[in-house]
Amino acid sequence: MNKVVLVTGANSGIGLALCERLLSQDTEGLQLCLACRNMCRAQAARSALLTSHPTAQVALLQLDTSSISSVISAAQEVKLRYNRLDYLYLNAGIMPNPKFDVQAFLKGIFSRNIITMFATGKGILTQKDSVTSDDLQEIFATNIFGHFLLIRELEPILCQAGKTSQLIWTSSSNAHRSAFNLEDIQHQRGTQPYSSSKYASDLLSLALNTHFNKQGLYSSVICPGFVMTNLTHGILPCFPAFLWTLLMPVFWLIRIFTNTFTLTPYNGAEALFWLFKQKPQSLDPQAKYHSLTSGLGKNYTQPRKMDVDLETSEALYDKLLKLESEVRKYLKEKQKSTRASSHFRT
Ligand SMILES: NC(=O)C1=CN([C@@H]2O[C@H](COP(=O)(O)OP(=O)(O)OC[C@H]3O[C@@H](n4cnc5c(N)ncnc54)[C@H](OP(=O)(O)O)[C@@H]3O)[C@@H](O)[C@H]2O)C=CC1
Ligand SMILES: CC(C)=CCC[C@@H](C)[C@H]1CC[C@H]2C3=C(CC[C@]12C)[C@@]1(C)CCC(=O)C[C@@H]1CC3
Repeated sequence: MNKVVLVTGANSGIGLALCERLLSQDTEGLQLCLACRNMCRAQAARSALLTSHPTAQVALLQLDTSSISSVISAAQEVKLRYNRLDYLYLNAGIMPNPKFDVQAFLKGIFSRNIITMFATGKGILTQKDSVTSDDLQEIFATNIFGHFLLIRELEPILCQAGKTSQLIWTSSSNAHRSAFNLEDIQHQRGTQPYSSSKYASDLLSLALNTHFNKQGLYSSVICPGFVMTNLTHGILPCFPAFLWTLLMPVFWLIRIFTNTFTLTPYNGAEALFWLFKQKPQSLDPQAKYHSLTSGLGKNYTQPRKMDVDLETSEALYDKLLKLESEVRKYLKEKQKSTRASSHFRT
């Protein structure tokens, strides 16, 4: 039986690099499913993968993690297509409208915090969030809640007797407890919705382990380091892509001091790939697995304790369950009203 691997946000960056790495190690024994919001970009990614691995099984799935109805129909489709799901990579993520604080950056360069600043981006980035058509904060909906709903919908194939399945979250070193507030889990009020959403994924992973390990479902969190992708190119919009490339020698230099500058999607996917090869029972639920690249360009994975606790993770889990039931109620009402309006039209 081939293992089934589903990757969200698989058409570019770290997600696509992970797919490439998975196929390079095992073309025959895998059924890879690329879950993407844009099917043209998904097709292009599939073609690229099949060019280097012509015999691979690569399927596409339409999934917009920011949309409740899209997540629910994608999950239905997965359950129809597959009777097992061995790995679910929760990788799709956004950081829209980033604002880079040049002054704080320059101050940081001449401070003791320079390494932390380069490793985490702490103190130099804020974002402006928006609201989805489901009335959720967009970054929260995309990075965490859509994924939570997906897991809940896929429970029947993720938790099967006698089998283990793995959930693997692409979190970030930018996840900070200080950006997260249990009273405002969607981060409606602050200026760091990205950091808050990533910290929420760290907490949620811990809670999922508490609730599902007995049923053979394990959750882990990774940090890819700083990788040049569409997401990071958006940070300095005045900088075209080629200028980022020109900065590469500077980044290689910085890498000598902080091995978190993984820079390429291939390197960033190191911990995602490493986890694929691990026994889930051997992993630490309180660790974040970091993709790191040494000054000489060698990739490795290192676990580091997360700043999370069971009590807060449980509290977040309860809030997500509550929001889930509200959202399902809202969806039912929306479907009822669309049915009614189409009835009147006919
Ligand atoms: N690059 C970095 O330095 C770091 C990245 N990360 C995380 O890594 C993950 C991958 O990002 P990265 O590869 O860098 O950036 P990319 O922008 O290249 O990849 C993000 C992927 O997520 C997809 N996506 C975005 N929104 C949605 C949505 N609503 N529904 C479905 N898919 C969606 C994108 O699709 P589309 O092409 O259609 O936009 C894209 O395929 C993210 O979770 C990010 O937060 C974490 C730490 C550092
Ligand atoms: C020389 C020069 C122009 C440096 C600019 C560096 C910054 C733009 C980067 C330094 C550390 C980076 C970083 C991220 C974004 C870009 C930096 C701030 C992230 C916040 C991107 C998203 C994440 O999830 C974590 C990254 C941490 C490091």
